[in-house]
Amino acid sequence: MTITGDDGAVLRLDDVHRAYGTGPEAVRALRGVHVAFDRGTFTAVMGPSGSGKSTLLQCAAGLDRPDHGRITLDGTDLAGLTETQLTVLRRQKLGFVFQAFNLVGSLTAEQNVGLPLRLAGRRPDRAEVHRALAQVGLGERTAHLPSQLSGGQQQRVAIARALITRPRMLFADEPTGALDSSSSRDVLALLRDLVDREGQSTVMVTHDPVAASYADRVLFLADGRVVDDLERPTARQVAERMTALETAA
Ligand SMILES: Nc1ncnc2c1ncn2[C@@H]1O[C@H](COP(=O)(O)OP(=O)(O)OP(=O)(O)O)[C@@H](O)[C@H]1O
Repeated sequence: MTITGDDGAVLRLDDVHRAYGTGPEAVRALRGVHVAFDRGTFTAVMGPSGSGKSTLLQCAAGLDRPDHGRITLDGTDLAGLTETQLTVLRRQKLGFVFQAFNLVGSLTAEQNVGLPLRLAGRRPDRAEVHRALAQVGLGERTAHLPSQLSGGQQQRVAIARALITRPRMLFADEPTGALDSSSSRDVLALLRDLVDREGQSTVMVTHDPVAASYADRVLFLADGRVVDDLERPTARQVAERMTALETAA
């Protein structure tokens, strides 16, 4: 485990490469990504289909290992960790939110939110779980099953579940991809609020320029590289940049 200096970045990727397959058929999904995610900031990752967004998220979250380069979380070099250590790090330090919510259908909102604590060998503290649900505006819905909640409410339960371990980084992969525009706005406003109020460091992959405009910063990937980095852009600026990248692709 290598400890590097504390420079304000919670997560850092240095010259990260990842290819699928070998030889002339290999697909080079990431080709030298350099990026640092600062503590307490909200970053959106955009790019044309196949540009490497999911691969970047998977590598950054320790779900996949790069072929080359370095990924450090809180100064810990992920390459130095065994699979078991990586699993523990993910459980303790990272939170995940997915497009399809991924809640357990037979468990209530309260039980779903308590799940990461159970996985970590802790008995969930009811007050703590209720606080997490109240934080996402669902204090009244603790006993509901996912099927008794709207899509937006289910995503908010998933966010409460991701935050219960107080992760160093929250990864959101298309968190509004399955929601209507009104529920999407609620979920994005919630993510924004968690960054502003709690200092929750967040990285979100999205195809939606409106969603990206909630972030502090938008990274654009093309052909496995970061090709642009905009601070607090409007949805229109994001859409224009995306159109230019898609036309060039
Ligand atoms: N397991 C895999 N095996 C082979 N090729 C893969 C694999 N996963 C991804 N790829 C390829 O790597 C490249 C980057 O894929 P990735 O899923 O990271 O892109 P993306 O930007 O997330 O795309 P999308 O927006 O369509 O989800 C693509 O060319 C893809 O086909």
